[in-house]
Amino acid sequence: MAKLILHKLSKDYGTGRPAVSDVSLTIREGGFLALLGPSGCGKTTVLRMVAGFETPSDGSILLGERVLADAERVVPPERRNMAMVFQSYALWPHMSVADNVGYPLKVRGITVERYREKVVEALKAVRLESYAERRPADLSGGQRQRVALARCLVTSPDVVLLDEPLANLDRHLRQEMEETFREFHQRSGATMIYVTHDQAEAMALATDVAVMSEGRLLQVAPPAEIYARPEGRLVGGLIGQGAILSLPAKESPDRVLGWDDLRAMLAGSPTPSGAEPRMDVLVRPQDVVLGGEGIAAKVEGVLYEGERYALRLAIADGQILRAYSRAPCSPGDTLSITITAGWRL
Ligand SMILES: Nc1ncnc2c1ncn2[C@@H]1O[C@H](COP(=O)(O)OP(=O)(O)OP(=O)(O)O)[C@@H](O)[C@H]1O
Repeated sequence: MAKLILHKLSKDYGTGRPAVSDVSLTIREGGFLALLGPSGCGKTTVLRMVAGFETPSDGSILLGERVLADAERVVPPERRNMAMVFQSYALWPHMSVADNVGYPLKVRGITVERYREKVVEALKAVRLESYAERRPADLSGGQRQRVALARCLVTSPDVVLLDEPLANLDRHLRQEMEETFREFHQRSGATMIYVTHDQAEAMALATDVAVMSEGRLLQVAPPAEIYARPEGRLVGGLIGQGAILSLPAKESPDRVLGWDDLRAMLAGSPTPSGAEPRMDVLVRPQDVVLGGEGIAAKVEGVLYEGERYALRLAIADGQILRAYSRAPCSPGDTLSITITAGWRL
C-alpha cells in the first residue's frame, strides 16, 4: 500500500466548463479522505478517474511510485486493486449474501478453502456472519450496504472508493453505518475516498476533508482544522454551523477576532455606497453568548432541537447570526448578545 497522489488532475467533457480543474492532493496511506461539495462540483468525476472509469484530460494519478494514469498511459480499473461502493449497493438479487461477497474472488482463481475463509472473514468484519445464506431482498438497507462493504473487503484492496454510500438510508441508520465505516476503515487499513455532500458525515468519518466547488479544490485539511480555520466564504458556509457577517475591513494579521474587535466593527458605520472595504467574518453559534452587556439582537426564528433551542437572530443592521439557547424564547423577543470569537474568512 502507498499514498495516492492526484496531480493537476482535470477532466473536460467538452461541455464548455471542465467538470474537474487542476485538482492536486495527496491522500496518505491508510488515510480516509472525504470529498465534499455541492451537487455537480465534480466529486464523482474525481472518484471515477481514480477508479479508472474515466480518463483524465490532463494531470496524473499515482499510487506510490506507480503511475495509474497520465498523458501516456492509463491502467485499466481491474488492474488498480481498488474497490468501489455505490449508494445503490449493486448486489445480485439471485445470489446469497455469501456468494455476493465472494464474487470478486471467483475470477481470481483461489482454492475453495481460501475462498470460504475470506468470505467468512469479510462477513465477520461487517457483523453479518449469521446472514450468509440470506438473499439481499431479505435484508434491511443498512445490512445490504454492509454486504457491499464486505464484498469490497474480500479482495484486500489498496484503495476503497465510496460514492455517497449512505445516501439511501434514513438518518438513524446513517449514524449507525458511520460507525461501521469507521470500523471498516480501521480493520481494512485501506486508503479510502468517500464522496458526500453531507458535511456532518464527512466530519464524523474522515481523517481529512477536501472541499470542492465548480471543479476546483478549495481546501483540504483534517476535520478539526477545516472547522476552526476555513478558507473563504464557500468553505466557511459549508463546514459546520454558523453565520457570515460582512463587517468593515480591519487591518490585522490576526484572523481570530475577539469581542472588542467585533464590537468596534459592528459599531462602524454601515456602508451606504458599498465603497468602503468590508470583510467576511464567520461566527459560530456557540460563540454567540446570550445575556450580559452587549448588542441587541431580535429573535427571528426558533428551532427546538431537544437539548437546546437553535436561534436565528437579526442584529441592528439586519444581518443574521445563529445562536443556541437552553431557555425557550420566541420570535420577536429582543436579546442582548456578545460574540466571543469570529474568524476572518
Ligand atoms: N459523462 C459526462 N458527460 C458530460 N458531462 C458530465 C459527465 N459526467 C459528469 N458531467 C458533468 O460534470 C460536472 C461534475 O459532475 P459530477 O457527477 O462529478 O459532480 P458531483 O459533484 O459528483 O455531483 P453529485 O453530487 O450531484 O453526484 C457536472 O456539471 C456534470 O453535469
